[in-house]
Amino acid sequence: MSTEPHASLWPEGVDRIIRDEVDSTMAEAARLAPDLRRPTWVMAHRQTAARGRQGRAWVNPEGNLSATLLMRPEGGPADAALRSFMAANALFEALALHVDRTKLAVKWPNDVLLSGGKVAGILLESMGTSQGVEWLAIGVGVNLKAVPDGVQDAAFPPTALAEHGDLVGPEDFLEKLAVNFATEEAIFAELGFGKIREDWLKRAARLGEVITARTSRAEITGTFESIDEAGNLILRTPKGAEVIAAADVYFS
Ligand SMILES: O=C(O)CCCC[C@@H]1SC[C@@H]2NC(=O)N[C@@H]21
Repeated sequence: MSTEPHASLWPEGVDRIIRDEVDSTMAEAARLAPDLRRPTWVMAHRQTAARGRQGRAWVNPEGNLSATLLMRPEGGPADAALRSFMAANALFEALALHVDRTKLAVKWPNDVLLSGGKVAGILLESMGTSQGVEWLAIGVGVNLKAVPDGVQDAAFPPTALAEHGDLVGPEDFLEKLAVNFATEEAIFAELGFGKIREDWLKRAARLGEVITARTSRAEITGTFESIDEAGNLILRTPKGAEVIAAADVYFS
């Protein structure tokens, strides 16, 4: 855990915009997109209509981090989607500066767990065609200070960093996250998804154990074997390997 004051480490070539209040940093990033040429983190102290995955609402009390990175990635939608694993790796390492890292884990497809509770979620939205991505928005919500009220996910109840480690302000945390995400981008550019995947798997909750994936059509239980080069979940079942592109995951 770090308490030392540090010089600004903000990554070169990346911008940041901090608002007091917006509806959602995803919506704000989309509105700003036509005017943004460089990767830009859009952070807000308050969101009035924050969104989570699968159309769920997201509640972020003030003091938690609400931010979206707007970028123009090279490559197609499949490469863009891999950024959720890069964001998870970057979040894991930023959190590990403030809490015992053995309590942290990433959960497929894009959550970070702390002592088994959800401490951070990631939401990807993009604009473009099947050929190319015009822009990608990577939204992150991190329970730095407080747990949101009224969240109905009994499997992974929300938890906050401050309950287990340091109390960190959203601006400070964003800086560490931005640095870590820039490092993930450099790794991706130099070594490809293989290294990102390897790092993510080292941090994955329940790797090698039996888990359940609930898709829109079925519930599949099997041994969590890996993720593939496209980021799909691989479960080993008595019928063979199941390759799962989208699901909610539950632990037994
Ligand atoms: O469902 C999830 O786990 C993803 C949650 C993502 C929430 C963040 S908070 C910042 C950004 N703005 C939003 O409206 N949503 C994302």
